[in-house]
Amino acid sequence: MAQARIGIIGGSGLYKMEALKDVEEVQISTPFGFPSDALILGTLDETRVAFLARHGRNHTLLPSELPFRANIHAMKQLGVEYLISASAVGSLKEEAKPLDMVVPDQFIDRTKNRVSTFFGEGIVAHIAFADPVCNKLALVVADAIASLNLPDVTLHRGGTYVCMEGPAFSTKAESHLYRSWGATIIGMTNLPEAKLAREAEIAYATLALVTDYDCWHPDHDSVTVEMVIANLQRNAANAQKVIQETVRRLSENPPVSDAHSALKYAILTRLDNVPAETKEKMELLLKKYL
Ligand SMILES: CSC[C@H]1O[C@H](OP(=O)(O)O)[C@H](O)[C@@H]1O
Ligand SMILES: Nc1ncnc2[nH]cnc12
Repeated sequence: MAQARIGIIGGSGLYKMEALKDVEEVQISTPFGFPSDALILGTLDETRVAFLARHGRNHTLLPSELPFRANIHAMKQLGVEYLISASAVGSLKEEAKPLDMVVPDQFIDRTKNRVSTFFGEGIVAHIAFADPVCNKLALVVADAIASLNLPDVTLHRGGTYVCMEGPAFSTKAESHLYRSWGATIIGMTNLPEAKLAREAEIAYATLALVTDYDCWHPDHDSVTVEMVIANLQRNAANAQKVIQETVRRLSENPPVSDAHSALKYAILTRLDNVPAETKEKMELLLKKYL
């Protein structure tokens, strides 16, 4: 199968990477079902990357319907070691204004309905998740943003992403509650992805594109899909530039990430006690340890 060391998951408004050359579309099947869409392999400058539209290229999947395990497994099958998630988010802080970019370093889980582990069915593992994004990859993303000096875009290094279930946006009471927790941004997708990427020993970081002030701000209208898409269209080109620069930096200088050995001390079950079917399903993730 074709290979790419760097993967990109594009969220709302980012369904395609315009700059990709020599594009190849691959349909991938996984032991956890099919990904959200075909994966698109292509070259950015000299580097092969794999792109996936998180909600499908026609945006047909709700956050709660996303096949998170299949998406991450498909990236792993392609040999992805670094995964960049580009995502639309609401801002929970005055200083993070629409069109700004945030590279968060923490998450709060408010999802209710997601499967966010590959483990179970006879094999138990508990990954370390105190630092839920790869700080080395996040630094490359943030430095790439800073180096571009994008007009009207302020970079926020670090911050907490609240991952809510959706699909309805938050109530005002919820939005104020998350603000009182000190959270920076809110979205519906990145936490399960970050957990599964860690279990798959893939370094993961988020490029969060602020599209709105959610519904807490007295001087701004409450978030609507129209607002999110309008702002994303305004800075989708910037997001693509950031991804391109990140890929350039990563291919010149790929960091060694703790994520790449996340399972080393995480698996509790002795592997000779794991049922054969489970072992087969988990082969790609476990083969280093079998
Ligand atoms: C279109 S607004 C809500 C939608 O946008 C974000 O998607 P993504 O994270 O894939 O960019 C948010 O998480 C919701 O899924
Ligand atoms: N305010 C918001 N809440 C949840 N997800 C979002 N995605 C973009 N804006 C959002």
